Amino acid sequence: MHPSIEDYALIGDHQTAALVGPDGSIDWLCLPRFDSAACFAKLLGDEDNGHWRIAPKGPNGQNGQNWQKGLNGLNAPATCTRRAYRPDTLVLDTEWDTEEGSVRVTDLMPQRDRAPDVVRIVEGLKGRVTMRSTLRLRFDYGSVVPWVRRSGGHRVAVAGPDSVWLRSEPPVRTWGEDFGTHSEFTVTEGQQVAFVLTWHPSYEPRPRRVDPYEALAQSVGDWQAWAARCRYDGPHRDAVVRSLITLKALTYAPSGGIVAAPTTSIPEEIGGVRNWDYRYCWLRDSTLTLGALLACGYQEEAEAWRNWLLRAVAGDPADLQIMYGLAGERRISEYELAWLPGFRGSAPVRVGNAAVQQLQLDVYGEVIDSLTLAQRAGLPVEPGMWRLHQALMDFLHSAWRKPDEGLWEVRGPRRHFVHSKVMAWVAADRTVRILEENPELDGDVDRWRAMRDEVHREVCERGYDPERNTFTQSYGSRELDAALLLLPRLGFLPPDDPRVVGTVDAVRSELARDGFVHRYDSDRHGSLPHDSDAHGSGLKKVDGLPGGESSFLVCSFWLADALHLTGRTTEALDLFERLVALRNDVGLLAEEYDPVAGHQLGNFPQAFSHIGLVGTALALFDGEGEAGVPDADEAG
Ligand SMILES: OC[C@H]1O[C@H](O[C@H]2O[C@H](CO)[C@@H](O)[C@H](O)[C@H]2O)[C@H](O)[C@@H](O)[C@@H]1O
Repeated sequence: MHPSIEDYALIGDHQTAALVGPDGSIDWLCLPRFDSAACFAKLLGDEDNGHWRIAPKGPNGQNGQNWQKGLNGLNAPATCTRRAYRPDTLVLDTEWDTEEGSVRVTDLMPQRDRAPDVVRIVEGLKGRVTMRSTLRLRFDYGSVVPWVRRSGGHRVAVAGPDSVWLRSEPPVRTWGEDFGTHSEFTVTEGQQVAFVLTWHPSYEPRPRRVDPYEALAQSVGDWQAWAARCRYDGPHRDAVVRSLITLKALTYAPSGGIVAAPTTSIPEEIGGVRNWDYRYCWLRDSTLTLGALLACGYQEEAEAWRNWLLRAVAGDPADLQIMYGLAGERRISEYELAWLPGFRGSAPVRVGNAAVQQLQLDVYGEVIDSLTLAQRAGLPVEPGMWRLHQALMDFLHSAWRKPDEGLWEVRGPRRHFVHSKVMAWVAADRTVRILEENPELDGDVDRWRAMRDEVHREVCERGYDPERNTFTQSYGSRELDAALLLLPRLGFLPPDDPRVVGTVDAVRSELARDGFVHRYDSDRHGSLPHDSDAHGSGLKKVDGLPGGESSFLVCSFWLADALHLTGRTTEALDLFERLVALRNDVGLLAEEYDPVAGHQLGNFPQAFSHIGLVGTALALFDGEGEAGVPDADEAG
């Protein structure tokens, strides 16, 4: 049976996260941080790359469940009977009905004191069920088998810098076999057995023990209190809250940075090479997250992220990176893990991301837009913020005419991407507005007005195809780009401008099928404009990569927004409903969706997709539109 990425549920502790399968197996976990090496990497390989399964032993399954042979040769039910998060939490309940009875496994990662813990509480619901726990720790992305020993009734696994303790309450007998740690026990109705797995540096003393039952109560209480703060009260509130919880879970609490997703190398195409590491903080994804959090009343998180940003980008704006490590680290070199076959054989598995070195001019507009948004939302002004704003603008003033890699981070040749230029316009436009609203600020408003007008003029002349009445992906090209759907929302032109309506229609007809939007045409060998950097490179494809990809979920949300803004609200509502229905059984979205195969693809869960869901819900039902967007009649 091949897993689909949407088979998984997420648990996390605001510093890292794990993916739990419907068979009760944790198949992905990086410790101690999102970007650390995984100790469970079955997701990108097999059981021998590390996992931890707790499930009924079987083979007495019912309800038509399949029973699978694991590495240990034992049969166990392939999937649970049902599973769900406890309402408004990240605490997962997975339940099985078997011929012996019913049982629940509750999974969570408690808010961290010092060390990360995974808590798994087994509870008998009916009858007497025999359970099996199989733990295979494989440090360094599934490659290192640790030494495991007993210590005072616990199991301790050590390899190099990593050490993991496993204990249970009440203690259950464990034994070692096949380079794994196993236990078997029975639970009757109301009986509980809790396992706690704790990581710590092998050279440090063993950390304080957590009480699994207290941790459960605390976790449920904390998440529910957090969710109750959401000020959105419209249709699909549950979906919006689930997306916000997911965004919160992707936030690295010690610094306030937000990862794009907790996984690496979940393919954009099964069997393909478009496999990237998303366990870093993209300025683009994060600035959009900030907007979603602010709009829903989460000022604290927005402020933490804004402060992360100020620290990360401090220094020369010419050195601004498009992404950083969790704490603002700058070096994210990309390499491949040859020993992992990849998700359903999709190799290579990559760690790090070479896009870190790209020039993506849109990020300046996104950062400046979000700083403006934060200021308007009343976030405290930090010293140096305006200086940073000015420095970013000075750099952009000298750089906006350059070709770049654009928001899709294409690995093909640089181009004059229209979206990047529009975001340069956003940067200038927001700067002019701030100076107009705050005359006490130091700045040459005429300079930024002139830049704003020049960019606008150039985009309308060189990025617009009058024959087809559409803006194009890059100057002089005939390709389209889903990012153009943002035009009405950014205020570049009024939403009822015929060029905007024409662009929305052209993107819908060329890049979307049934509302599922592709970022661009990854199959097409597009024409190269004369002033791209590509001449002589031999590359003709826009993204320079073999294979293709599926529809990109955030772009479908952008289509819904654009339809709404251009007066087609009924169609927007219909599309939004269909997108909400794509979420998996626990409300999560990956980066992409393949409407033909009917499954999700790409890293999971992805912040971008959940930001899209929140943004569109607010635009459609909250009456406030997208925060930070100027009124259409103000756009210049
Ligand atoms: O497909 C090409 C690129 O895909 C990744 O980038 C995408 O994810 C980023 C994080 O969510 C997002 O900011 C970007 O807009 C997306 O295109 C990958 O990180 C790149 O390395 C890759 O070239």
